[in-house]
Amino acid sequence: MASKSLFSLPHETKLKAARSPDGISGYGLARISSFFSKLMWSEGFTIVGSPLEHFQQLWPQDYIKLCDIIEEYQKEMKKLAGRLMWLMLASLGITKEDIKWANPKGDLKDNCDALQLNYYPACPDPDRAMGLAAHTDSTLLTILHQNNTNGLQMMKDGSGWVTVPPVSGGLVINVGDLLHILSNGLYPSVLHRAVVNRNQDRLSVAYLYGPPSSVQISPLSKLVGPSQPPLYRSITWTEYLRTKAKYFNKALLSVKVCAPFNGFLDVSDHNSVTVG
Ligand SMILES: O=C(O)CCC(=O)C(=O)O
Ligand SMILES: [Fe+2]
Repeated sequence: MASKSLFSLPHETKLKAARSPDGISGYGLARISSFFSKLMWSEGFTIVGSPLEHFQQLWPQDYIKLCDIIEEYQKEMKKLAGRLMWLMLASLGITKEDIKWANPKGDLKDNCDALQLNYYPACPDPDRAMGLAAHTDSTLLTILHQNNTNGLQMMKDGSGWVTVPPVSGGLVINVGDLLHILSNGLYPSVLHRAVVNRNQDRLSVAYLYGPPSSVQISPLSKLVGPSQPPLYRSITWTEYLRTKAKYFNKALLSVKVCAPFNGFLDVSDHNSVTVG
């Protein structure tokens, strides 16, 4: 699909759609790469809203067709993510009336989302490189499509890193940090990473589903009580992304109520992150 044609373009062409230093959308390193001193073995392309402007740079002739594919994909993923989120919340006894920032049909009013295309070229020395370093997503949910190449791994309690093999026609659903907060930890966000492969290129497409950027996200009142105190303070998605940019994998801990005050934050090597 569009992703494969995009990453196979010559490097100079891809740079025409480079993410600007303070921008969110466009071609560049993985979003989380700024947290690490070593480069990761991957390329990324982030799409927030319409990809039109960037695609026009990449494919002056064909961009409309490719934009349509992306926009259709985003639309379908948004519907799917909404359905999945409500099903997951329903299993905890939460209804649409319990969430003020949803309308009665269950759509999230003005919710924010993004599409992250990832490309991991075959790597001659895969044991010495990482495609995407371990992280949790800052979303409510992430819907991930991977091509037919292994690479995604998740951290499983007691088992360590476990490969999540691609299933033809299947999608992987990751719980993100905001659903973790909303569910007061009942749906824990998943630590995951992408390793690289000696022989095959790998592609993945992550649909990042978030709430409206300025609503306060906090543990749902139905899920807290005298025996289950709220574990997290309320925070907007925008604030959480800023927190993530500062504390990265300790961001969730930093919004925990009664988090220990000393020693858990290491702010030495972080600068900025945008989505995901
Ligand atoms: O490539 C993968 O399988 C993981 C991608 C991912 O975790 C992300 O884009 O946040
Ligand atoms: Fe991720």
